[in-house]
Amino acid sequence: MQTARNAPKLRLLTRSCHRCSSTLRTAQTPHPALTVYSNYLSAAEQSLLLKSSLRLLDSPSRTTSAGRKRRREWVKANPEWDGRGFMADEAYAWEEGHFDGVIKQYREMLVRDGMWEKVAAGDEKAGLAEALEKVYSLLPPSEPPSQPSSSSSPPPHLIMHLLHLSSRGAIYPHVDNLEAFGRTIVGISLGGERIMRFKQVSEPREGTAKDGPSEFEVLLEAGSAYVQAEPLRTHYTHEVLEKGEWEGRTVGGTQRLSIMLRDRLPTKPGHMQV
Ligand SMILES: O=C(O)CCC(=O)C(=O)O
Ligand SMILES: [Fe+2]
Repeated sequence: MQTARNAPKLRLLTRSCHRCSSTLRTAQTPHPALTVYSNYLSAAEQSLLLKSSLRLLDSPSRTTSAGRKRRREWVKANPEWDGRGFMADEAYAWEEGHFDGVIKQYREMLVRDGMWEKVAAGDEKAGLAEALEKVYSLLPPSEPPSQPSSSSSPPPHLIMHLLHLSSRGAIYPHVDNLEAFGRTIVGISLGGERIMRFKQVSEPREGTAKDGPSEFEVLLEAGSAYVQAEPLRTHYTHEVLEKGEWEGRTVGGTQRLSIMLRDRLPTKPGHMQV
């Protein structure tokens, strides 16, 4: 078995992005169908996206009054909290497990048209729109090209989810719903680092295979972005470990928030599915 842990230290390559002016650092990944961009987002972009994502997840329509009370009480009991980043695990009402047992200790939501604009303060709107545009540009554009209905909303051909894992949260091996989503999966990592593991579970059709190991791991650092394409999307499971070992150190066990983007299948509209 070849894993990223056994591979030589990740080498950082430099590559320029077609839609953004900045230069991206691409970490050499163990599989040609997985691209990982280290430091895809600046510290300011990460903090704005994290703050806005938490506001969406904490909005009254997503939370119960008991949950909001719990948060208020935690803030009162922790006056040293600077209002940035995550609160402690106990301040949130976590879902214990997904209906299909694929995920534990999490909060998630589908981000719909117009939602980002509602949570951004006036002076944050332009920065948020710019950071989100950078995120959307990681997926191939729609065919034919379409205009997003507002500056920050996901373009109509993309489905966007937020996924917040508690310190004990984890995602077990799964293949994303093949009937609900297209063939490219993008993940933006905010907050705590985690390890993602891929394992091959079926054989790609002849001619579509890309050489690569049948099992490997990658480190998902804060501010990084990954793009998984075929054959990983269909023929490999992926999982996000609660804790793991990476180059001799323990990684995980802290809260992480991912912004997930998938392309819509042209025939069937997507639905909420992890
Ligand atoms: O959080 C991630 O990066 C992966 C999430 C995932 O696998 C899913 O939502 O299906
Ligand atoms: Fe997934």
